[in-house]
Amino acid sequence: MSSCFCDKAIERTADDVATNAQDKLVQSSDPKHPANLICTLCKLFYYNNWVTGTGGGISIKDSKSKYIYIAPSGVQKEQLQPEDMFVMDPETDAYVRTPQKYKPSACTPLFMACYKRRAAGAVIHTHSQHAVMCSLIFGNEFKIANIEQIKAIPSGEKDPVTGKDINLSFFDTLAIPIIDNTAHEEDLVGGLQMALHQYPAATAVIVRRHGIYVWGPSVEKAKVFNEAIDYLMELAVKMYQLGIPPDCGIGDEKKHLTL
Ligand SMILES: CSCCC(=O)C(=O)COP(=O)(O)O
Ligand SMILES: [Zn+2]
Repeated sequence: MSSCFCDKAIERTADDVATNAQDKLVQSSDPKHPANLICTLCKLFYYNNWVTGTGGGISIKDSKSKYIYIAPSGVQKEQLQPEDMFVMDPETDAYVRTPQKYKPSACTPLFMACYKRRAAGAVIHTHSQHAVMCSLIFGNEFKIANIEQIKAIPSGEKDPVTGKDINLSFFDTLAIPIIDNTAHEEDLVGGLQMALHQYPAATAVIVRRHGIYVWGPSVEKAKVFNEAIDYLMELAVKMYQLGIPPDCGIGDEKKHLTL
């Protein structure tokens, strides 16, 4: 009798240790900890109309542990709490933290493709209406040129001396692939992988009638790229409405203006 009581106590303690270890992965007073930052950024994205109605989200790779933080699926992203996060070890593709009441985001295979093929530090997925509009207007590629904001986007080239990324110049053209949507988010992975292969310099892929995936080497850079690209997509739609091709040469806009 007493030994049975004792075994149960040991079992409970082992479970508690495992639960505590999992919970420690999402408990931090540091606002930059991935579990905290996902919550903060999803609120910010919600108020930009990027992740409303449960759509979209963000995943962050912890720069110290290299673990990947993923939000649950089908939840209101602006109401996320750190304890809602899934945590994956990219070495084994196994979850090291799984909140019982949720499934991981359906975007997980797409996030993983960006981590593995692009050494991303964070991946943002939004349902931006600017991305959707561009995907309706343009074919398999979104191009925009000679606009100051493209200087925020990497060119794919590296400085031979410092090894740092070189951004596009004002006189360059930004090209972002557009892939077709699928019935289920996870089925987008084939199209995304093909686009990553065809566009080695791309830091984003637009999904037709759906939204956009944007990644970067750090969460700070992914955030900047997403903001700059969203600005450029919004501008491109306005240019198109006036008859100006977003990739037209400097001075050529007057030839196209339909006003
Ligand atoms: C109405 S959202 C449909 C699913 C989707 O496109 C998306 O981005 C959200 O997926 P999640 O599994 O992270 O909720
Ligand atoms: Zn989506």
